[in-house]
Amino acid sequence: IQATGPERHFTGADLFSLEVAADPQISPDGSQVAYVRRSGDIMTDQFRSTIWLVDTRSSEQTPIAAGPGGHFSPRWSPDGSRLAYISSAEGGTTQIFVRWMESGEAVRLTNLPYAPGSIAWSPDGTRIAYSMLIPGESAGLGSAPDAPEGAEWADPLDVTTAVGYRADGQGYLRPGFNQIFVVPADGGTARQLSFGDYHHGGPLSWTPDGRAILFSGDLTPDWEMDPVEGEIYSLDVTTSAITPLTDRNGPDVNPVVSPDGRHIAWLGFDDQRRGYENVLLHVSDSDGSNQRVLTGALDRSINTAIWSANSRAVYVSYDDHGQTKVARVSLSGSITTVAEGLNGASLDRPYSGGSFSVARDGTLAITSGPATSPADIVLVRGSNRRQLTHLNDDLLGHKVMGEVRRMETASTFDGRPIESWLTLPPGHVEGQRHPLILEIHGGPFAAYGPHFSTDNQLYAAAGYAVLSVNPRGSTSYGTEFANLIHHAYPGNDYHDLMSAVDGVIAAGFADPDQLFVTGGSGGGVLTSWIVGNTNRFRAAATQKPVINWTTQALISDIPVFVANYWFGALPWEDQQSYWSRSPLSLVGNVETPTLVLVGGEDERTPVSEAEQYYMALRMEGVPTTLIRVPGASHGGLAARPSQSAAKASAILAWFDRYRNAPNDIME
Ligand SMILES: CSCC[C@H](NC=O)C(=O)N[C@@H](CC(C)C)C(=O)N[C@@H](Cc1ccccc1)C(=O)O
Repeated sequence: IQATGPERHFTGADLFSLEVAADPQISPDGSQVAYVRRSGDIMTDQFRSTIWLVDTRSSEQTPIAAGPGGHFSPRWSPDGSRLAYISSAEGGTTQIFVRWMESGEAVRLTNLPYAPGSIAWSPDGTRIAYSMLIPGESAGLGSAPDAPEGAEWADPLDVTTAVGYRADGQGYLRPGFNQIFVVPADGGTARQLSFGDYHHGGPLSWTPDGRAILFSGDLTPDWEMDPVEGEIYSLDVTTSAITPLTDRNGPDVNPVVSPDGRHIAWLGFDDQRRGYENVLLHVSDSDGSNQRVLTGALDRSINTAIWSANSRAVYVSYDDHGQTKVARVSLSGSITTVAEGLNGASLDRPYSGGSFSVARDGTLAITSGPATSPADIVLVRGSNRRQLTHLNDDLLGHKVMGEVRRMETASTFDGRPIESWLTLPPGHVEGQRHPLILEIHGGPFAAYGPHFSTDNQLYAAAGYAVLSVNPRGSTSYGTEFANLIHHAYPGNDYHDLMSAVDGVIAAGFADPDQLFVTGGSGGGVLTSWIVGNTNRFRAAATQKPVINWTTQALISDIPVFVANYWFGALPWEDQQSYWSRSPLSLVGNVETPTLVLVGGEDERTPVSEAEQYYMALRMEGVPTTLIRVPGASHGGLAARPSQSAAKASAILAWFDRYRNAPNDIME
């Protein structure tokens, strides 16, 4: 059948045309914003990263690095005359490039064997510091016989003694340690500053005299078994001597030296081995003395800290009720919100997030946008906001998107208010009821909010209302609310989710006989938990779930963390808790047709979790299907536009199969 007009609804093919702004870096004088522009590419089936400049007066855009390869991490030199960035423009390993803004000339500064990260200009603009992994020796044990000349033998044995030998998105890790380097900003030889068998982590921050670089790491022998611990260190650029500036039990990370050099700001918390802690903004004098917390009264977690030019305040971003905001925190601890409505660069699900930077005069560049469009660059000057980019108007301006409405319900468990956002099918008419998809976030310590989501828009375009809930455990509501699931997840969050569904039914938006449920990762745990507890949903799709906490604690890339922080015991010390909180323990109850889906290279919730559940459902005779997304990691389940669209399509096809089935088939 020939189309008779343009497609007004959002489609899977539209994923290739989406663009999203990230990492906005406003120039020191506030005249321009360099930012990362991620655009779908239909020929490579990827989101390509390019760097663009947008003029803050005219909104005129200029490409900085947009040719072949990937380009990211733009960073202004202190005087704003040059822009450093990381790029694979010349093929092979990514390198550090610098562009002289006046001439427009860009040069490759480095010739590195491995990818650099955490680039940081020295305050006088003469040097750039960066971090890079230096491979170490593999542990050896025995040896293969000598190969005859010309023989092609298999790879040697892979022997490991590391705790962190795998990581999501990277697979099995090459042994080695992150070290800190410095390279002249106008070309020359890079010099290694840190050494030894420890990771020296970014971000990096120079002292104003250019003599030291602050970094974070855990330089103690037990670092492998303590995944949360970290201290701030000062690294002498001349002698490589390292001086610790913090020493408490808990993470101290992201150090930033104030422009006048008198203070250090950083993020961290006292480790109480709880599932969730607010990350707090700390400051101290430059030698680490006089340490104090500035955001203790906020009861929110701080994501990013940037000093004001006059060194009197720190700008921070934090999540509040599912929304990301920027606040100015003075050294006396007064907190003023200066920007709201930030949006992150994740496209598939409506997670909170977003980034910002600050010019000398306090003007902010933020990533922001409505729930119906990916993030653009917005300039915030006092109470004035101006949108500088309109990356998706060409596409979404011609589409009818699903409207997103805020909802709130009291939990049937204890009456606590539970916030959620409902995406309605495009063209919704007041009073009309729709089939409802409950889509559950992961983390579990994370938050949904009024943010763009390709999954939700695709489900809405297919005629479903979609509910994004923040049950107990969600971040952005304070420590007490998040830790209601401490050593109790999954658990009473189930009641919050069901209360939110019932709230949407009571409000007249959802058809109570047409309920569906899905969610990813921690949301996959809760999806499987729900179908183990109720038959109210017609069909379910559990994505990248944890099914069995014992195997998760031993096989995933966060084993020590799961055992120490989410259980407080090893699996064989408290098998009862591990089993009773595992969705596998309820599989015998499941009658809901349940699709199981996982990334083929997921190291966070390994493929074997999904496979265990699929086989258990088959053994129980429950309708199911297993989908592996080839090559996809946990964080990258939706990284390839074709796979993201196909994933949503598979879930819709599964739900549609049961949406119109007569009730007797369902029973
Ligand atoms: C110290 S690691 C804590 C776990 C981590 N938390 C991040 O939010 C995580 O990966 N959680 C998983 C579930 C867990 C393995 C049981 C999770 O639910 N991931 C979510 C959230 C997320 C979003 C983006 C990047 C990483 C995590 C998800 O994949 O949707």
